[in-house]
Amino acid sequence: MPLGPRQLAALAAADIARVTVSEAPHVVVISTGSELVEPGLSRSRGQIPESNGLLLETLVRQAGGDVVRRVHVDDGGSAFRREIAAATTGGSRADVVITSGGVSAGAYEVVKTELGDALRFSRVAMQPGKPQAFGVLPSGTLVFGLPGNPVSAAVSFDVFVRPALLALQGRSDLHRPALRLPAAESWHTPPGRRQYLPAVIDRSDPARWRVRPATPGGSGSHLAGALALAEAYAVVPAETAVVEPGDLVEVLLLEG
Ligand SMILES: Nc1nc2c(c(=O)[nH]1)N[C@H]1C(S)=C(S)[C@@H](COP(=O)(O)OP(=O)(O)OC[C@H]3O[C@@H](n4cnc5c(N)ncnc54)[C@H](O)[C@@H]3O)O[C@H]1N2
Ligand code: MOO
Repeated sequence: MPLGPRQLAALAAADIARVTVSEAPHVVVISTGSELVEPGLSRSRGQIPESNGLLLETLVRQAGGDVVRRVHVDDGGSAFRREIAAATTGGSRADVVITSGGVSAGAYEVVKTELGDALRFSRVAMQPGKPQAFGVLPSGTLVFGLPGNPVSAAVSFDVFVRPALLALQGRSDLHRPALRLPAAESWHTPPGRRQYLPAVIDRSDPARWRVRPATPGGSGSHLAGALALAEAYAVVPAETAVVEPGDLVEVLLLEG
């Protein structure tokens, strides 16, 4: 259990001045993609602001991890290799490396090219977050290769990385708090894949909260704006094709 204000006060009230705590896992976040530019810097055609690094750093911190390095690298391979070497050797060895992008089937897939033999690349029946990579390097470092689309990276973090970071800290409550709420409106879901839809909770009737998509017009995995509005993910089973108003939907509550 994390020690928040109530737990610390209870310890103090019981006259306990010293407690043993688990060490925060050391995490390196590597965003991949030659098209990425730090936010605020000038861009040319085909370049986009780098947002996954900030997303993942903040999510790691919320999950109790310590981000010891956050960097973005191009698709060329040498910078990526250098970062992996630094994260897996010497005193700065990381417990966990999280990469984003470069795991699918495009022309430039630096994670796949460089760590193809060390990681397992899978297609998971979820949307977003289909292409995933995971493996343990000889140093013992866990590597999570998340897809590059911003919503895909955020959802993949929650499904695969967050429970691992919590388990590394000895936590047993590995999952987000979940509710079942009726849908406030209808939406379509991807066939054959479990949907994680950025969602908001409609509290207009305090006795009957309802869930609705955070943004109208579907669940594009590139829609970073939907993430900003979301306070939850609505989770819809792969077998469901359409959610109808009133259907009970599983809702994972997000923080911050
Ligand atoms: N032939 C196939 N192509 C794709 C498939 C497939 O199954 N077969 N799956 C698609 C799906 S689904 C996803 S998700 C993406 C994921 O691919 P990658 O992990 O290789 O991601 P990238 O191509 O590197 O990036 C996708 C998209 O996201 C933007 N991006 C990447 N990193 C960042 C960042 N740090 N900040 C902001 N935006 C980022 C990137 O520019 C691309 O637009 O693959 C599909 N293709
Ligand atoms: O799985 Mo991708 O993450 O649908 O966009």
